[in-house]
Amino acid sequence: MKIDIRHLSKRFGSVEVVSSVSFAVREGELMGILGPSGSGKTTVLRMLAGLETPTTGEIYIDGKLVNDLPVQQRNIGFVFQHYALFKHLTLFENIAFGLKIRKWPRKNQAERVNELMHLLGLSGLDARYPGQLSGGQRQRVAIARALAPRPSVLLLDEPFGAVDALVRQELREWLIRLHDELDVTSLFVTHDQEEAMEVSDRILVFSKGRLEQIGTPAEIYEEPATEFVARFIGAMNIVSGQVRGGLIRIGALEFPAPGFQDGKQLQIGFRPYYVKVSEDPALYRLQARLRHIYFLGVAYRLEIETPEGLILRSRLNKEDFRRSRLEVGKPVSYAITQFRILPEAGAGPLPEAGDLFGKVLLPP
Ligand SMILES: Nc1ncnc2c1ncn2[C@@H]1O[C@H](COP(=O)(O)OP(=O)(O)OP(=O)(O)O)[C@@H](O)[C@H]1O
Repeated sequence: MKIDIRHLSKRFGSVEVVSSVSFAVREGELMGILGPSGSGKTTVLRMLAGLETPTTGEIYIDGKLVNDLPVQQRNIGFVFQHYALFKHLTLFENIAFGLKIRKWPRKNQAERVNELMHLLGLSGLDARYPGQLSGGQRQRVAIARALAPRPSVLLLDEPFGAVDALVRQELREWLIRLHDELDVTSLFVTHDQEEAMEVSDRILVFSKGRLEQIGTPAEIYEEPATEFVARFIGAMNIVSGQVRGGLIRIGALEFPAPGFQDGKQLQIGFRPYYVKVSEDPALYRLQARLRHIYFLGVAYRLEIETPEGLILRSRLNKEDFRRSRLEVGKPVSYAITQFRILPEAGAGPLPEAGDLFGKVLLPP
């Protein structure tokens, strides 16, 4: 089922925690909802489920306005981080719970539960009680229970928040596999950007009750629409300067900013892997000093200090690092190969972002 959210707002007393949010979820899509704590993610999900009444706005599920439809009639399954299983019921009974309430014939109940147990790798555990299951298994039972009555939409609110990193990774993979198999339209709340990137077809990024950006993980990462998104998703160097004659100059750094008026203060963002660093002071035009080398496991992060007083981060893969002779405290040369001019904070995504904020290649 597809979902259409139009100008959805929610006020608690005088505080607006969701502000005129509009977005659409495609049929069968796995949509991540990402944002810091308190940004309104859960409230959006609760309004969708019918657990909270919107102050303004409309919610359409498959073209039908559901604002006034009670929870039970929305055919939505949900899994919450602390949505505990029924302790006194076995795994089988837990998954069958919603089917029993809906008075499915016993035979159909058993078939559906067995199907889900198989799908979620729980076969053979049907007689276990929640206390006899691992954290990861419990979360899988919660997902199976939500899916049992064949909901048209699945909502997951930080479903893996309470398990350790290894189990969390395993559950992400289960979720992706399950979603591929069942194709149920799903919304998945997390505050973990890596998790959102890995799991989602597209991501909604929230900040302070506002929708900052909607896009695929690659779009959000490569083309952040706002300064907030740029800072929130992955590591980003951000510098600020004033436009003079279509150019922003910060000491020896120059960023073309065509089309902007003189005097305009702009923020420039560039990812660490667009900062090339060499121990050869003559290789690149710009000079700096290497302050730190951090080993990240899969790569190295370098921190350089420029004569302008900027601290910039660079990312280097292991092979390139091993081939280099980079040493902390020594002078280096560097180049910024790509950057983006970031829309101002609070301005929201700019409609002309595609034209003006395209990638610009700087000569080394
Ligand atoms: N029933 C309520 N009454 C008053 N304020 C509420 C209520 N529910 C949520 N809020 C407030 O609304 C804001 C948004 O909360 P929400 O739970 O939607 O954020 P979130 O992004 O899901 O955060 P988290 O990641 O911490 O769960 C918070 O400031 C919260 O305190």
